[in-house]
Amino acid sequence: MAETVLQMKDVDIFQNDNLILSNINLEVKKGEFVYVIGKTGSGKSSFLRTLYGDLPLSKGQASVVDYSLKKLQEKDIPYLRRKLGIIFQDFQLLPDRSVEQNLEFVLKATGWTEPAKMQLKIEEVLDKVGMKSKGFKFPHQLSGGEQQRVGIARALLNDPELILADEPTGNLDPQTSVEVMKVLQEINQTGRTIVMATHDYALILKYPHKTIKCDGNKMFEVIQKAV
Ligand SMILES: Nc1ncnc2c1ncn2[C@@H]1O[C@H](COP(=O)(O)OP(=O)(O)OP(=O)(O)O)[C@@H](O)[C@H]1O
Repeated sequence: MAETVLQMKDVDIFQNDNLILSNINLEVKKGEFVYVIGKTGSGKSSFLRTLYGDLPLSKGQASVVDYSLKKLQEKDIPYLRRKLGIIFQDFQLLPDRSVEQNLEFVLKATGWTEPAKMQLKIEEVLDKVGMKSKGFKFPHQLSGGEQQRVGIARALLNDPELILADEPTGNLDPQTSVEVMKVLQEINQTGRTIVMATHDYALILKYPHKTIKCDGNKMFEVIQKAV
């Protein structure tokens, strides 16, 4: 039986004192690709932020890659994040350094020390996203789609058990979105688990996967209609 990567039982998510999502019960198994959909403000980002320890869990039980979010302490957060790959809508690359230096920065910050091993890892992840020849470029020299490929490469650096993507195609045109989505599909096909918040219904129809909707403070699975 596939192992569980994420589990929530009776979880409530708050922003300050406001209840954003209540009574969440869900399980994601290794290798799944799961969409989280819902209107602006419905709680998608709050949900993902809870998973990477950016919003504290105040009610319910949740485990993410073997960490209990209820018991999570400040000192545990960097270790939790090493097991996660996080991809943002706005890429969040450091503008003052090249692609390779962006990746090296993350490796060093997560405990890597040997230059040869770092170089190999950087080449490996850039190759996975089709950016091997562009490691010397600076973020402003790349298109949005290329920047997001680097964002995905960065998320892969520490062989994450779970990839969390918050609107990864939100700043991209439809064609580039499909190209970035293809990269995420390939990564999923190699066995990695991905939870992706999105507004992009065209992508969901093109690449159908389990879909969980945030609506009216609830999260529930929706069955996609065949096209
Ligand atoms: N830092 C914050 N402090 C207080 N309330 C917040 C904060 N961030 C978000 N909220 C509120 O929490 C609710 C959920 O926001 P969230 O960003 O999770 O939604 P979302 O579904 O990701 O929206 P979008 O699609 O626009 O990114 C919204 O009502 C928002 O106003």
